[in-house]
Amino acid sequence: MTTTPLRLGTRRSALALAQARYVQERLRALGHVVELVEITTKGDVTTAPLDRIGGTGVFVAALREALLDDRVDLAVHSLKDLPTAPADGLVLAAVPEREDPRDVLCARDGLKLSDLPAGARVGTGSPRREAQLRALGLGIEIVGLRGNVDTRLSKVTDGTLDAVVLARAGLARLGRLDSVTEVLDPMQVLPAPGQGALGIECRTADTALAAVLGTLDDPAARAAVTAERTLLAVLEAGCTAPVGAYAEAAEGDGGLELYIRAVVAARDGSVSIRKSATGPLGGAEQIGRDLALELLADGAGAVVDAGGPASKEE
Ligand SMILES: NCc1[nH]cc(CCC(=O)O)c1CC(=O)O
Repeated sequence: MTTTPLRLGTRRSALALAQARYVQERLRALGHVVELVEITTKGDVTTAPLDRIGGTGVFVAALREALLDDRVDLAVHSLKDLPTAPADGLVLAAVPEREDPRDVLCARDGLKLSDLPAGARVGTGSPRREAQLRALGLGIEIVGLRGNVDTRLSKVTDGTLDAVVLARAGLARLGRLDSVTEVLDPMQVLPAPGQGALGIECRTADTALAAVLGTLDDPAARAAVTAERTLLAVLEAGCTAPVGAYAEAAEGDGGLELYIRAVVAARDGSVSIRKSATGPLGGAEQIGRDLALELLADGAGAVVDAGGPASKEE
């Protein structure tokens, strides 16, 4: 139980606020007083393509500054937007239970991916989604897209686009699952590493708070995202092409096991390399690292990405 209110830093988008309120409620249930502190980030005030303004890191940097300046005590991030490099002075204190990490199609007239006519306009700003959609060879047109979830969905309802691809988790948190026309099979489209999971950060020196936040940690979600993020970190050093990864905990012969699938794909869809692995839940880092090295051994490093080094942006 804490006496002074905990200051929870959040972006002010509807999705960020929903995620912050979820963590606020979880902490309140444990008897803590939590107030939300809204932080504006560069990514919230511009609609320029992310790779021109410094990548998804812009969403995170302002929250981290607020933590390090002691303006907030904890920050809630979408884990897929959190850079893989550890931040000095900060600790990832909790990864709470994860939402379904898969991508979804939100199309006009209830259409599924296989119903889309040739030339259909499908919106996404994510090179990972673009690469995997192109690799399917559907003859659809990929149209760049940014902005918050509502803005993206409105492009379908106003007829500008035939469909958009989004994270199911974001729609679930916003109560917008009714817009989903198909949950994309990870056999076709693997989500971003960390997608659907939240990361709660605090100052490393705040050991008492880190221990409180640690009670929100979900070991299966933590292991899954650790494997996915380790894989991404190794690939970031070895290749520039977009990366998808999805690890799931499942009961195996020797207890809980992690099953991870990953893809490295050229943005134009000309090449995609997929691999999977299983291993013990406790060996998440090694599983991720080994799978990344296997992908590199299979030529992932040579997959050319037209988008350049910032291409892993979601
Ligand atoms: N790229 C922005 C972003 N960051 C996290 C989510 C969704 C929620 C999540 O994955 O946890 C989204 C929107 C989207 O990709 O549809």
